[in-house]
Amino acid sequence: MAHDEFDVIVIGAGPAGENVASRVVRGGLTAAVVENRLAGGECSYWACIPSKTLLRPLALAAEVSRVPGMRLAAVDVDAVLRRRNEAISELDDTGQVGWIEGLPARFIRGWGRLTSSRSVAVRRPDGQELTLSARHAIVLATGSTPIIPDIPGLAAARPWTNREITGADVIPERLIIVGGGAVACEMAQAMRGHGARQVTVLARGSLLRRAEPFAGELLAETMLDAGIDVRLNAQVARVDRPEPGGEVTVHLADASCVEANEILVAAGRKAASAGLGLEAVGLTPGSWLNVDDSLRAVDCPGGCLYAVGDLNGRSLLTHMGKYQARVCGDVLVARARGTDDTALSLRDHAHAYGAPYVLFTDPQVCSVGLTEAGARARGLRLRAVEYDLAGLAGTYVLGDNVRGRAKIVVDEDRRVVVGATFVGPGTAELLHAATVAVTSGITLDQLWHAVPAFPTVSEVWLRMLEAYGL
Ligand SMILES: Cc1cc2nc3c(=O)[nH]c(=O)nc-3n(C[C@H](O)[C@H](O)[C@H](O)COP(=O)(O)OP(=O)(O)OC[C@H]3O[C@@H](n4cnc5c(N)ncnc54)[C@H](O)[C@@H]3O)c2cc1C
Ligand SMILES: NC(=O)c1ccc[n+]([C@@H]2O[C@H](COP(=O)([O-])OP(=O)(O)OC[C@H]3O[C@@H](n4cnc5c(N)ncnc54)[C@H](O)[C@@H]3O)[C@@H](O)[C@H]2O)c1
Repeated sequence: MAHDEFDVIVIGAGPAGENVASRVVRGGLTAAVVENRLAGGECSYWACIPSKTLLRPLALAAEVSRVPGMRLAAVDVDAVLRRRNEAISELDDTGQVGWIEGLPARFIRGWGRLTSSRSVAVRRPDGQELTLSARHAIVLATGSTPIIPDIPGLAAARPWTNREITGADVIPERLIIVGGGAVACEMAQAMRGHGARQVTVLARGSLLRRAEPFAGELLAETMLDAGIDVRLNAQVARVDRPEPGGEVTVHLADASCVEANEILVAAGRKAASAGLGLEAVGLTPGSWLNVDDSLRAVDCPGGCLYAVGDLNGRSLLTHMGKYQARVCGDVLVARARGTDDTALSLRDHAHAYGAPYVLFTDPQVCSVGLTEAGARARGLRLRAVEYDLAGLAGTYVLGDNVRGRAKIVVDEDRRVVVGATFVGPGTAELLHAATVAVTSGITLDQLWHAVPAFPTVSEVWLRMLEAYGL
């Protein structure tokens, strides 16, 4: 049995794990990265990258369709799928492994398991076991896995998850989607746009329940217009699939049923913490790993266990996992050197503001900070202002019949923006200005002097400030 020692051991080479390794090596520490599947994680192969390459041509086609005089040839689905395959490097992680080794850090393929708060056993693909020990810290970055709701017949039907849908080589002709969140909406539009004849979305409540209500409403309207059968408040009672991979029937609580040749479950995620040896450090597998703002596991004696990315449940988003990784890596360097580890950059503050996110649907749904309901729940004295994007010259220039809406939530006591939501085509690029406003605490009176250019959609900021009373 081989034995190696490193300053920091990272388990999981998704975007979060890779970035911890990069930061600690930059700070002069040694690192090992343990990965069971592919370096690059879920994001690179079965989530962000393939889903966005499937959606991009559809967004472009929608843009073109709104400009009179423009016509796009039919989307070549085979070419789109080939580009998707290229984007996921044909499921080959040689490039990412090379990047990790070039840091330089040691890349070890295998299943990592804690054996104590400073040691990890790695089961290599050839069955050999390797023991690693950490001088300073172990960072868990094992991500999340899809929840399969406990619905009779669902697990037995072997439903698709994000893996199969983002990697599909053939677009299912008739598809049922269980869920009404980010994956359900993006993939419903992707599959319908690439030729699925029937797509049925079964959402337990409204679409995008954590967003401002108008986001789900506008998205549902566009999906219905595109021929997607969106059923809100749907209660799935039972799933039947007599033949593996064959026709599937979903029975709803109202006694109706839907038939299709494939079913996708997009009903949220759970922590990927099973088989990780959490018992060895007194933690219980299954729940999100509770961390403090330095990303250190709070309930683990010894204080040298950290968790970044999806696994800690703070924000299930790549950019937030990478941000946590930068904070965590720099904290580890400071703590290893025994220098001050309390600087502003050495804590996760973004989580408390509310993570920025963009759904690459048509219309895009972009948000940062608190929703009005979220701000109310925190007891803030607030005022919210909304504006219809159709009223802007910048929107008119983009094309006809652009549907969209923006909203800011203002903390009245501090006169600062604590939340912003933009729904509309191309609004993704409006989001970062909102993120800067929310995190910097700039007052509305200062924002008034940030003059948006004419004729851009950014003028929505001006209109919302005017609607507020400036
Ligand atoms: C369909 C879909 C689309 C998405 N689109 C976006 C998007 O557009 N933008 C965005 O910001 N987010 C998006 N997300 C979310 C994003 O994919 C995740 O937030 C991100 O992948 C989390 O990164 P991570 O490093 O924490 O975990 P992961 O990417 O899940 O990586 C964890 C890694 O750990 C490995 N691992 C697990 N256990 C072990 C073990 N015991 N030993 C060794 N290795 C192990 C896994 O094999 C995996 O490679 C999307 C998610 C889905 C499902
Ligand atoms: N563009 C992006 O940034 C992007 C895209 C996709 C996914 N993601 C990330 O991935 C995470 C996971 O996405 P997701 O869509 O799986 O989860 P989600 O939490 O966004 O949505 C899950 C949805 O499923 C519904 N649901 C749960 N059980 C159900 C049931 N039995 N019947 C019907 N509906 C049910 C919930 O009400 C909810 O609307 C997201 O939280 C997001 O952070 C991000």
